[in-house]
Amino acid sequence: MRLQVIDHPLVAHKLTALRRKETPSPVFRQLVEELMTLLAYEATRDIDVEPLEIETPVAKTTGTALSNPLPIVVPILRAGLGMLSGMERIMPTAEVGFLGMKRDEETFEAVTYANRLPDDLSNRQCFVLDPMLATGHTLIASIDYLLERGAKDVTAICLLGAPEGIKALEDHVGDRADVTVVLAAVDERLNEKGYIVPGLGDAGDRLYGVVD
Ligand SMILES: O=P(O)(O)OC[C@H]1O[C@H](OP(=O)(O)OP(=O)(O)O)[C@H](O)[C@@H]1O
Ligand SMILES: O=c1cc[nH]c(=O)[nH]1
Ligand SMILES: [Mg+2]
Repeated sequence: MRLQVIDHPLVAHKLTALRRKETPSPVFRQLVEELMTLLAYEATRDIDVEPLEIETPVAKTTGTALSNPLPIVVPILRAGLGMLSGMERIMPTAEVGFLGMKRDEETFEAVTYANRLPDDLSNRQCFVLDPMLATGHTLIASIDYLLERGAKDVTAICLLGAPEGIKALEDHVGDRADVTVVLAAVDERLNEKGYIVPGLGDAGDRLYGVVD
């Protein structure tokens, strides 16, 4: 597994505003979108491209185009949905599939309640969007799901990670080169409720309000 923590002053600045408990939902959503745009730029460095012959108004030349099949972006509902617009902004032609996953707050196991993805992901590069990597159960389940369906590689883009979750993911994935995790920051630890410390609270609730 490859791990990339984005060291950029704008990322750190926006993340600090995101963490503040007084930041209201509309601002929180805007910051998630902005952060996602910055992370997506780095996370798509190894995207597959191919040469494309084109004509400018002046001459013929060889340009570059995204390869087919196009990448597929997979936001993990709910909180990952807040990251989708930032990704679409820089890669508008990518396809989008959805996984709905809810963490059981007693056992911390990930429960899948929705799936709108192609069964066959052969040769597809997949980008999983989920702001929080806490115990890692959600990301492990979603990455396994995509690789089992033939994904060529999976890049998970997260805002915050806990060392415990990153280790769990590393232990699970091992030295396979087809899984990359891109993060804006690695925090201190998980608390007894499985929340990232200092973290930003429940990302889904802060984006969309509290539901039971
Ligand atoms: O690493 P883990 O311990 O699995 O935790 C991370 C997951 O928890 C949160 O989802 P949540 O279950 O709160 O659902 P929500 O997005 O609908 O709020 C978060 O958005 C991740 O998907
Ligand atoms: O801190 C955390 C941990 C899991 N999910 C969240 O939304 N926040
Ligand atoms: Mg939540």
